[in-house]
Amino acid sequence: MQKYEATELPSALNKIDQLLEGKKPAVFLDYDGCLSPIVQDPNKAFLSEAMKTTLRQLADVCSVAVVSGRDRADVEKLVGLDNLYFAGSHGFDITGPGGMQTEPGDASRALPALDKAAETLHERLQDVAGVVVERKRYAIAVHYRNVTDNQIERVKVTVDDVLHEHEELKKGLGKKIIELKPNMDWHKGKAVLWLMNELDLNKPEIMPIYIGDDITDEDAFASLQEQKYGLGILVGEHDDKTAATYRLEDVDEVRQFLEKLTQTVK
Ligand SMILES: O=P(O)(O)OC[C@H]1O[C@H](O[C@H]2O[C@H](CO)[C@@H](O)[C@H](O)[C@H]2O)[C@H](O)[C@@H](O)[C@@H]1O
Repeated sequence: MQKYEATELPSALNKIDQLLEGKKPAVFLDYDGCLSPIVQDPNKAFLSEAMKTTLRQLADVCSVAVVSGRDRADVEKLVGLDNLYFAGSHGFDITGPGGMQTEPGDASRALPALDKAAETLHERLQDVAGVVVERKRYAIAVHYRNVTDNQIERVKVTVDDVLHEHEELKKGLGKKIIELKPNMDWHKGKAVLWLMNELDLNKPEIMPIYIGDDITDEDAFASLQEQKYGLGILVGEHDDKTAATYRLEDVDEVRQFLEKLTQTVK
């Protein structure tokens, strides 16, 4: 697995023809930090009208999926388009046009542990100002973006304690969040490969493109790198090296890239 410093990656913005190699794209997109800018309040991460229009037009010419850490129903509502596929809870919960609805990671066994852990976290963190415990169907995000510095360690220790009480769950990290997820061998990368197989996109004439900004998107970049074709594009940067091979600066560059991609495919 090749890993790179984000700042050393070339920009994908003006290289679309070269990157596509004459193939048709299949586009997989993260939500927060990719389609919508990172904001203080996770409930206010709205999609701009411009991005929505761009996504609608792209989905008219190729397969488009949003692969998010958010609850699937939540991200589906935020995007508000019915011609896209949605993989929520980091890929455990998938829907799509034509009534597709499936949970390929088999995470339902973790539901009792998730229910109990969410209840415990609410109890133990209720007096920490600014903390948000966000329950998704197959994950819990504990947000500490708005917690004062001297309370962050307490949040982290509490999450670790709760994790130790549930061997069915494992830890995940993101931008100012700690997540509790089903302790199973399933992630965004596996969801992307599952969708490609299901949508019959494993073909030489298809170029899968995954765009994301966070640590959890690394599983998808790595999956594309391992299967030796496809393109990983990192938006901005995170705290680690990346398995993506190109970069875009921010949400606005993502929109420009997707717009250009639509024009190229038309
Ligand atoms: O995989 P994603 O679609 O990128 O989802 C990752 C997490 O995104 C959300 O949290 C992040 O965005 C918030 C709004 O900008 C921000 O306040 C927070 O600090 C970020 O971590 C979402 O709330 C989580 O459930 C997702 O796991």
